Formats: sequence, C-alpha cells, structure tokens
Amino acid sequence: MANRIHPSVLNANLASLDGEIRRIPSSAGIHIDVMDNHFVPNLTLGLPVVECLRNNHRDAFLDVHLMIENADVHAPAYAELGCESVTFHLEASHAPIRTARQIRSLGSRASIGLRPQTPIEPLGDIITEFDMVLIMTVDPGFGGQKFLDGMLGKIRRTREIVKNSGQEIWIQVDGGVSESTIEQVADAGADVFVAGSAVFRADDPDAMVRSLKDLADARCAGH
Ligand SMILES: O=C(CO)[C@@H](O)[C@H](O)COP(=O)(O)O
Ligand SMILES: [Fe+2]
Repeated sequence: MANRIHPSVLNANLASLDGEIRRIPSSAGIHIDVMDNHFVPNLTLGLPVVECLRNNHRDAFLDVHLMIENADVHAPAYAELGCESVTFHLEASHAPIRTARQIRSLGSRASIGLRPQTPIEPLGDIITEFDMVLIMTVDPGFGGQKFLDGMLGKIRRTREIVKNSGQEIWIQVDGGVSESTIEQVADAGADVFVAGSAVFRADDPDAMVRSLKDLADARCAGH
C-alpha cells in the first residue's frame, strides 16, 4: 500500500474548517478528531459538523478518529454519513467485532485505535475484522505533543501481526508526526501518517504534506 498523509484538523482554525481543508489538496485524507470530554479531557466536534464537512467536501477521504466513550453506540452513525474510514478505540468498545462489522456493512473502512498503554498483541486474534489499526504515539486528547519514541517497537510488532494475517490492513500512526519523526515511523512499518501541528503550523501546509510524503516514500514506498 502506498504511503498516505492524513493531516489532522485539530490544530487548524476550527472556525474556518472549510477553508483549512482547501489549503491541503495534496492530502490523501482528512483526519477528524472527535472528542467527547470523557474518553479524553477535551471536547472538539461531532456528528453535525462532520455531516457538514461531508456535504461540502464530497471528494475528500474523511478519516474520523473517535475518541469517545460508548463507541459501539456512536461509531456506526459516522459510517452512515459516508465517512470513508471510522476509527473507534478498543478501550471504549465492549463489542469491537460487532461494531467493525456494522461499520463495514455500511460501506466504510473499520479501524481500531489503541492508546499508547494498550498492547497490540491481544488484537492479533481479531485484526482481520479491521481495515486499519491506529497506533497512538501521544496520549490522546491534544495536538502538538511530543512523539513517544517508545512506541516504535509497538509499530514494528503491529507490522509483523499484519504481515502474518495475510491481509492488507493499513497501519496509521497518530501523534507527534513531523519532518523530524516521520522517517523512523515509516521504517517501523506505518503507511498512514497523521500530522496535525506539523502541517497547520507550517507557512505552507500543502508543501508540508508533500514533504512528509516524500520523506516517508524515501524510506519505504509501500509495505
Ligand atoms: O488524535 C490526536 C490527538 O488525540 C491527533 O490526531 C492529533 O491531533 C495529532 O496532532 P499532532 O500530534 O500531529 O500535532
Ligand atoms: Fe487523531
């Protein structure tokens, strides 16, 4: 799978989301962080805003990252809206297989997210239920944090598990990805890179997207 850069709009101007998304046409996807102030200590946006983004950006690949409790109840609604990818957290789900199947049956890619402290190994048994695994490389809740180097081993082990599954499952890395960290993340086995502050704090966000893609491709053009 070719590397993909999915900028997170968390650190964009949230009052001008439409315009912010138009600033990054080179992106393969738009990463939207939905937070409920329970699963994480921060509150962002939810279904009504994502619905407006869907209507205004019909051609965009919307990659929704749900950091919310009761994921089994809420996640399918994002698939119903037509988001291409819906990530919910393992820690917030009582029935991850059922929820993944529901998301897929609605035509979206199902993805499972893991906090830094949550081990990847138990997911091995059910990984084929998912189209993507999201490895958090900061504590979820805020953009602009430092990449946790200790997560590189977990990314490598995830790549092994995916390889052994024989299926094409994307590995997304989220948190602290920038020009200075993306090469080691690509080396470790990721192929979908979320970058929030690195992109939106750059003078030219779209040039930064292209630079991140080039850096990742130079390490590995695909897994
Ligand atoms: O899900 C999250 C934070 O919880 C991320 O998507 C961040 O928004 C990424 O921002 P940077 O770490 O790249 O600034
Ligand atoms: Fe995220």
